[in-house]
Amino acid sequence: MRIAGGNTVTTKDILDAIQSPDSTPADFAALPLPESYRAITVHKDETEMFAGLETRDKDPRKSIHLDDVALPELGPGEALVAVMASSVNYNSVWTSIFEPLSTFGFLERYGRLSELTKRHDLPYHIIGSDLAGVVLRTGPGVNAWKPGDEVVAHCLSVELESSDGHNDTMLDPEQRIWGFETNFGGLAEIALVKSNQLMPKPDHLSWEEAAAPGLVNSTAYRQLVSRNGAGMKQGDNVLIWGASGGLGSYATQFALAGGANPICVVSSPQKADICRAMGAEAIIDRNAEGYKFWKNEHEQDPREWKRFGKRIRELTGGEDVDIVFEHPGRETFGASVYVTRKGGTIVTCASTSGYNHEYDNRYLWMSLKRIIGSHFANYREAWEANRLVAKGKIHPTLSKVYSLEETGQAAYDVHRNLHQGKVGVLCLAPEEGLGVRDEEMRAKHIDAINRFRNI
Ligand SMILES: C/C=C/C(=O)SCCNC(=O)CCNC(=O)[C@H](O)C(C)(C)COP(=O)(O)OP(=O)(O)OC[C@H]1O[C@@H](n2cnc3c(N)ncnc32)[C@H](O)[C@@H]1OP(=O)(O)O
Ligand SMILES: NC(=O)C1=CN([C@@H]2O[C@H](COP(=O)(O)OP(=O)(O)OC[C@H]3O[C@@H](n4cnc5c(N)ncnc54)[C@H](OP(=O)(O)O)[C@@H]3O)[C@@H](O)[C@H]2O)C=CC1
Repeated sequence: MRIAGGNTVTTKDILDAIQSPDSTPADFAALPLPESYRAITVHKDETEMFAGLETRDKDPRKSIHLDDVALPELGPGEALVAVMASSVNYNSVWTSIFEPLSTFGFLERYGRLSELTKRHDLPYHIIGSDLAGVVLRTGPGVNAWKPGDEVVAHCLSVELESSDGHNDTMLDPEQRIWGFETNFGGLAEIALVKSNQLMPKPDHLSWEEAAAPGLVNSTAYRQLVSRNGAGMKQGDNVLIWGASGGLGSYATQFALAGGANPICVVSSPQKADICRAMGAEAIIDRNAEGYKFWKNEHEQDPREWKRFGKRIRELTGGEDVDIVFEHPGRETFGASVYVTRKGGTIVTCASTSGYNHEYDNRYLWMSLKRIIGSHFANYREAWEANRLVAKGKIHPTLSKVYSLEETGQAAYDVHRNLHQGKVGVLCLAPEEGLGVRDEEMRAKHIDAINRFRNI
């Protein structure tokens, strides 16, 4: 595509429009779009590249590519968004190591749904499930958003043609995670989303700060706060695994903001310090205290569950936990079920260390405990979680920011647990710190916003 004067349109022209304080919605609407853009991809012909390797040896730096890709056609109810910044989520790590399965199977299945969804079934997968940026175009039927709107996007993609999803959109049979089970994700200069993924960008945050909470903040909100999850209340003791990680850094904030008592599990003194800085008092360094819940690959050690439970009682003044915020999975699940109080809840959204969990069911049924499965969040839950960020009640936990070219390294850091909180990626934004519209509010919260930076 060419602009007046015969120059080829590039994403640089889009960036100039975003950075000009004079740009109007009409300017954005009139801005020609480029035919291609830069995006982080994995390739279908490389899905076997790590065959035979242990999970930890599968290196995202080898499978993640930065490619020029064609701009997708815009369909009804959709928006094309100029992505200023994105963030790395663990689902992109899973995609990049092709575990537990290749995400190309998801794209093929989605491609079979309709003429329009065929676009998603490509030999490359543009990954990424977070973004902060500016709406460039909206498709037919979109009235709530317009070109020029500064937005973040949550990652729930639904069709809602079945009645099943109309009480809770997470229950739609065609529910997918954008940028994981769909193509055209957020680790790119331009992304394609459904307009019902859009939410207002918090004014007091930079692009990369605004892009950090999305997926994990919404997930932690449903898992811990929402009635669809554990329905946490004031005074609850909440055991939070990985309390300074992606999900955990938001779960800890929700527990503190909601008047609950987080018991934060981490694996280093540095991470313990971050939890203390957030306001938590009860902290367990699982590494220093050397818990070994599994004697060997097949057998757990209930004495270790008990030692862990005693430590929790020491920290709570003798109480057991009302809620366990679970995601490590196989390695911790037996302990999580054991330490939950009578009538308490284990709420799980993942299985990072293995999805075949084992626990002693006597401790579940005899003590009337409940295990709840939780996955991402519906639009309303994501909106409520984003609103708390916009109001300065919950803060981004961004520790480090990489360029789009360095996304492989960013994913490697998360895969090898070398990071804290969230890792950001600059897409169109040429540098950090841009996009702040409310300096006064930012100044009020600046210490909290920077709490995870450069540690
Ligand atoms: C927001 C961020 C989130 C995260 O980070 S989450 C972490 C990353 N995500 C993951 O690790 C999950 C990755 N996904 C998977 O591993 C798989 O995705 C699932 C195990 C979740 C599902 O497996 P599958 O094989 O895709 O689906 P099936 O539902 O087992 O369907 C296969 C066939 O089995 C049929 N089937 C399903 N349930 C039943 C039943 N109860 N009785 C009989 N058949 C059943 C289906 O219909 C279908 O059939 P047909 O192949 O012909 O279409
Ligand atoms: N279903 C859903 O909607 C969602 C699922 N997820 C999934 O949740 C998982 C975690 O995601 P996220 O929080 O972003 O990842 P992070 O890697 O940012 O944080 C996870 C933390 O968990 C802790 N951890 C990891 N392995 C173990 C283990 N074996 N035992 C105890 N603690 C462990 C680590 O903290 P430390 O070392 O300090 O203990 C780590 O920092 C991933 O599998 C992801 O795919 C994520 C978001 C949404």
